[in-house]
Amino acid sequence: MEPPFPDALGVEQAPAPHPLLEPVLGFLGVWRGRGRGGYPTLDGDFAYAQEVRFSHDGRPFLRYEARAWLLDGDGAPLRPAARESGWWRVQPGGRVEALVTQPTGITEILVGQAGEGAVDLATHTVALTPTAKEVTATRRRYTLAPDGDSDTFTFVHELAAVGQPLQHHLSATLRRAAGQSTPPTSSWNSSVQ
Ligand code: HEM
Repeated sequence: MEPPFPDALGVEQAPAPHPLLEPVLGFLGVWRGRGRGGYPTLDGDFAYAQEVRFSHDGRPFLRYEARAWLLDGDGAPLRPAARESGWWRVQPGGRVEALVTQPTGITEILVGQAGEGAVDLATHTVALTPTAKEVTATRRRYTLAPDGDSDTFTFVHELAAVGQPLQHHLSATLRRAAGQSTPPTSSWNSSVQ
């Protein structure tokens, strides 16, 4: 049975977005792209692809879901990587309170600001399961492309973990997916930019 109050992936879909969502409306939808990452504790850098989805149900928060997979040197999928899901609670003035959970045993609460085509979030609290890697802080910046290109955003992620200070872990460029999302398959892995 379809839920009676479905999520909307765009401003043109019902329900109408809550007015408080105005500073984050540009991020609604399904996004796909590629990025690169690394960390001093890792052997080398890695390439990855990612799908990110932001939706809403008419209330003043976004539902957020992201899944990534590693790519080999030819851009072919290697194995599943990070997944996370959560909520961006948008407050008056574009303040954002985010809750993000990962299957690696890490849950973050981040706070920050949305406005002028960007969202900048930094850790407020991290909760770890008993076997999770030690993560003390992250910073995440989502920036819609300037010059009116509403179909591209860049993402930069800094990480303080396993005894290392806050520093670059990931950066990516994602583009708005045409139409509704489908589960990632090798057919579009090879064509994602
Ligand atoms: C697109 C998203 C991400 C990708 C593709 C990614 C990729 C990776 C890779 C490839 C590794 C090396 C270990 C392994 O092969 O699994 C790693 C390690 C790690 N990542 Fe990420 N990651 C992502 C997001 C995150 C996020 C959001 C966090 C924390 C909030 C995080 C925290 C860590 C930590 C703590 C390690 C372990 C470092 C170590 O033990 O030396 N990652 N990541």
